[in-house]
Amino acid sequence: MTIERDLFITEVALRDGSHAISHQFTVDQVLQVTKALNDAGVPYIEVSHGDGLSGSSLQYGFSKTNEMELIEAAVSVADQAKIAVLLLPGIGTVKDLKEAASLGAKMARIATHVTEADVAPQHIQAAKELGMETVGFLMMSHMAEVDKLVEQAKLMESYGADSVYVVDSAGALLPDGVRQRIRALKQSVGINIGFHAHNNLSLAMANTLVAIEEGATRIDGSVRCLGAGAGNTQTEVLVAVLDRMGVKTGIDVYKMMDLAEEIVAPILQTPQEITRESLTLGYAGVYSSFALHAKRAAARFGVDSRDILTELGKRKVVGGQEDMIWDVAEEIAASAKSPAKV
Ligand SMILES: C[C@H](O)CC(=O)C(=O)O
Ligand SMILES: [Mn+2]
Repeated sequence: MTIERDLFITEVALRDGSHAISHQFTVDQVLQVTKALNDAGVPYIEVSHGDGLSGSSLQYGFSKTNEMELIEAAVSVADQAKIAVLLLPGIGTVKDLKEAASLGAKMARIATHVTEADVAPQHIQAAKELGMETVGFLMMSHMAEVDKLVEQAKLMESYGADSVYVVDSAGALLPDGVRQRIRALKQSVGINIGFHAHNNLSLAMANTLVAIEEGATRIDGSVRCLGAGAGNTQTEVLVAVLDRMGVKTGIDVYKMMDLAEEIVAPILQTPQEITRESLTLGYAGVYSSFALHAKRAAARFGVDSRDILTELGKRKVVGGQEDMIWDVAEEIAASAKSPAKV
C-alpha cells in the first residue's frame, strides 16, 4: 500500500539528538525508537553520530556505541521507513558511506558549511552510485546572504543531489529570513527543498510552517525535541499541526505522541527546554551542538557560558572549531583575573 504524503518528514532524534545526550545511544534505544517511528509511518529516520559518520572523536565527543551497529540495528526493524545517514566531508569518508549503504542505509545527507558546498561533489556522487537518495545539507544557513545560499544550492544540485536543505543550525533565523531563503531556492533550483530548524528562539514550528508555505517538501523534526540545543521542530507536534492544516504526512498522530512519551522521554538526561544556553545559541547565532561543550568549559574555567557563546558568535566560529570553545573560555577567565587597565 502506498501512503499518501504531501511532504516527507525526516526524524533526526537518533542523529541530532546524539548531541543532546553526549552521543550515548545504545543499540536497544535505537531498536525501540526506530521500530516505533517506523510503525507510526515516519518515512525517513536518520541514525549517525551527531556530527555525522565518523564524528566519534576527541573533538566532537566519543560515541558509546559504534554508529555502524546503530545503523544496522535501525535497518533491522525498519520494514517501511528508510534509514538515512549524515556525512560531513572531511569527517566522514566515502568508505564510511559504502559501509552504511552495505548495512542498508538508503539516504545520504551530505552536510557542508553554507559557503562550502564545493567540498561535497565526491561524496554526493559516491552516494548516488551506491543507489542512495542524496541530500545537500547547507549548515549555518543564517550566515549567508540569500544570493550566496542560492549559489551554493545550485552547486549541490549540479553535483546530483536530489534535495537541498536550508539548515538553521543555530536556530537563529527569524520567519522572514526563512521565507526569503526558501522562496529564492524555489525560484532557482529544480530539486526538492528541505528545511531543518532548531528551537533556540522558540521559532522552530513557526519557521517550519513558513518553509512549507514557501514550498519546502522535505522537513526535519525531532521527537520530544531530542536534538542539539533546544532541539528541532518537535515531530509529534508538527504532525498534529499539519494534520489540522490538512497537510498529509502519512504519520499517525497518536502513535507519535505515545512513542514520544513512553520511549523517547525516558532517554532524555534532562527535559529539552529553552535554557539560557540554548537561548543564547539562537540569540548569538552559534552552532547548536556547542551548547553542552560551552556548559562544560564554563564550569571548568568558572565563567558564564553565555559569555563564551556570545564571543563565539562574534568570532563567527563554525562546526569543526569546537576546540575554540575552550580557548575562549580560558581567555575570558584570564581577562577576569587581570582586567585590562583603562
Ligand atoms: C553536524 C550538525 O549537527 C548538523 C545539523 O544538524 C545542523 O547543522 O543543524
Ligand atoms: Mn541540527
